[in-house]
Amino acid sequence: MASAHPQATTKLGTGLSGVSLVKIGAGVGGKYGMATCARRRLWFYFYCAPMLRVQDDGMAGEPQRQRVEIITFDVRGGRGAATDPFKKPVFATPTTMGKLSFWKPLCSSASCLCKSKDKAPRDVVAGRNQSRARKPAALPEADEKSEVPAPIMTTLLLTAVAIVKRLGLSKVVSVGLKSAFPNITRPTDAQSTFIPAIVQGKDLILKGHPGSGKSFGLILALLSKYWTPLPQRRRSSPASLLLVPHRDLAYQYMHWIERIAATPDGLRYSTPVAQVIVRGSDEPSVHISRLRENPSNILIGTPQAILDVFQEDEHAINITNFRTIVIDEVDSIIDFIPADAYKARKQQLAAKMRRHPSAGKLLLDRIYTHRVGPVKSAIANGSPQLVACSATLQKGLRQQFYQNGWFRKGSGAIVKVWSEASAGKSRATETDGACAVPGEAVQHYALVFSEDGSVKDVHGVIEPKRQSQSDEEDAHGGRMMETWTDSELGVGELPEISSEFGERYSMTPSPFNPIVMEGVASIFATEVPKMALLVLPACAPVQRAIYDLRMLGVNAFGLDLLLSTTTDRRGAGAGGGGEAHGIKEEDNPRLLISTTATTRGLDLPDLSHVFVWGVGDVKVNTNTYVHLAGRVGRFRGGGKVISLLFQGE
Ligand SMILES: Nc1ncnc2c1ncn2[C@@H]1O[C@H](COP(=O)(O)OP(=O)(O)OP(=O)(O)O)[C@@H](O)[C@H]1O
Repeated sequence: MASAHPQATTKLGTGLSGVSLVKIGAGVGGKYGMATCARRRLWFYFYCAPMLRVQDDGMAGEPQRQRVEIITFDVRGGRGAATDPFKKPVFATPTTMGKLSFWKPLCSSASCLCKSKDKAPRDVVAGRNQSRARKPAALPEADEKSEVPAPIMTTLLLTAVAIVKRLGLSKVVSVGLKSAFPNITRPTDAQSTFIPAIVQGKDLILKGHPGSGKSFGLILALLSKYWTPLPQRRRSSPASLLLVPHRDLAYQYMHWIERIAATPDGLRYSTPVAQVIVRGSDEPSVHISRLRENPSNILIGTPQAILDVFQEDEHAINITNFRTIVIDEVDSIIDFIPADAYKARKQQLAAKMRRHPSAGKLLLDRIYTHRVGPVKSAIANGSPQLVACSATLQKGLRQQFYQNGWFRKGSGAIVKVWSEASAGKSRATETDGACAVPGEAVQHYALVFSEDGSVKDVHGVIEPKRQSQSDEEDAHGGRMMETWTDSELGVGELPEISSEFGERYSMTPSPFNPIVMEGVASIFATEVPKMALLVLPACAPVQRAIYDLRMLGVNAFGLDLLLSTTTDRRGAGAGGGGEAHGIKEEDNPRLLISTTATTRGLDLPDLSHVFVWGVGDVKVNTNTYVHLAGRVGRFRGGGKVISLLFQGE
């Protein structure tokens, strides 16, 4: 059968007494396709998915056999089409699907259904009064914009494999998860507690070790609650808001969502799954027009960027439509008074917070006016569910949530999930049904560089391999003596530094200590297999650091997921191996440069080393260190965290 549909690529079988089977494309977790019965002029749209064993924990196991769901069928010609889905799925292997015996009963049932519903003219169903030679109507032409032949393809996605009882994940999310992240087969112990709580609409405080799957679980829960690929009634405003501290984390979430809710090529959901609102991407007016034209299910943004939108147009986002508010890395979004601070310090901080409330606080006060204000009870209970999450959720911050009236009142109103198991260990065992997070231990070093070029690990925990490197350094007066010339480096050829900057930097002294820079360069050269991260203090000039490191021969880049996801969206991230969030995999190891303000929560699976520069700075406190160090030792294994200090700091 010659197909008019652009996606109809492979003909699987034909001539089975008029039944032609045309594969259309790969969908979420399986294949969807179309079969036509020329004689009866029937079109079947089916979804064909591997059967996934549903485990006790509700996650999908390994595929067993194939399940075919006839989603819908049409009778073509005459006065239009009759459509009615079969109630039960049928099971088949690809071989049986190619046999007439499989299609025959379906054709008969389809004809009966049409007759009983009397939706199609008799002659069309039976084909008696029609010319037998008449061919089935051509497949619908794809409209250039939607590329969706009717809402059928989206229906196909919805009816994919059934899994997931206990976690409360929706079918489509389970299937999307299995397809996009095949390595993720079980929830962690924390996920198996907090995902159901979110799905059930409870307020939640979530604290867990970096890399223990909090963010990933949050997105599964939000998608399960608010995303359906079926055409929906047009939303007036997004149903959920996910607040993040910086734009790269917003893009990381978006990247995960795009992978889980991936549409087959050319399809587009009638309602966008998510929209990102961060500063530095588009103007507020652009965000507003997107919100007006076709609001997404999930809004992801930084508090300041969302406030910018409100400032431009107060009605751009209808906050009464929000059903769930999630705040990731909450302690960097909401200011709080540490519970153990001295009284005078507490008063000082309280005064500061009154004078300059954080964007996060202003936004939450606006959303939770009902809980905050004098009118409580019924309205308050109707206000959106609130989920606060961080690896370092301190007592003072939790108190702040209660004091500000953002959380629901009443005992047992808040679910608290504490997962203190490190990414390298899990309290859960395999038999718990929860995932034991594999991982080697993370090694921590604090290297002190001196004016004379010597370097010491303050704990004296230097590995034998690194010891020999130190020996080599000593032989050269304590420093790697290798030097590079500008022409060998070809700084101008590297993408991120414009010649204007290059020229300027070459004329001005660097704010970075050259001895420490060289130390980073030599450790990077000898130890890093794929990717390392250098975290600078919040206000440090990243571009200058990139320039300095490139002058030392390091393949250095700014960590910018916005840039990498927009230029290359083929990233694999967790479970997919290889690339993460569109950061291209390449043979040459790379050193990503970020600041303490833009590093929290990021998941970079290829990362083996984190260099932290600025631990001497008071701003890198214990909590910040936990977050920075937490970029390694996640699900993917161990890693090294190397704090860089200069003597006297
Ligand atoms: N159940 C699971 N099984 C295997 N891998 C998982 C599972 N859940 C999440 N992951 C993977 O673990 C990695 C870390 O997840 P995530 O970023 O959600 O951790 P986190 O706890 O939010 O970390 P942080 O505190 O740094 O934000 C990701 O690559 C994610 O895909």
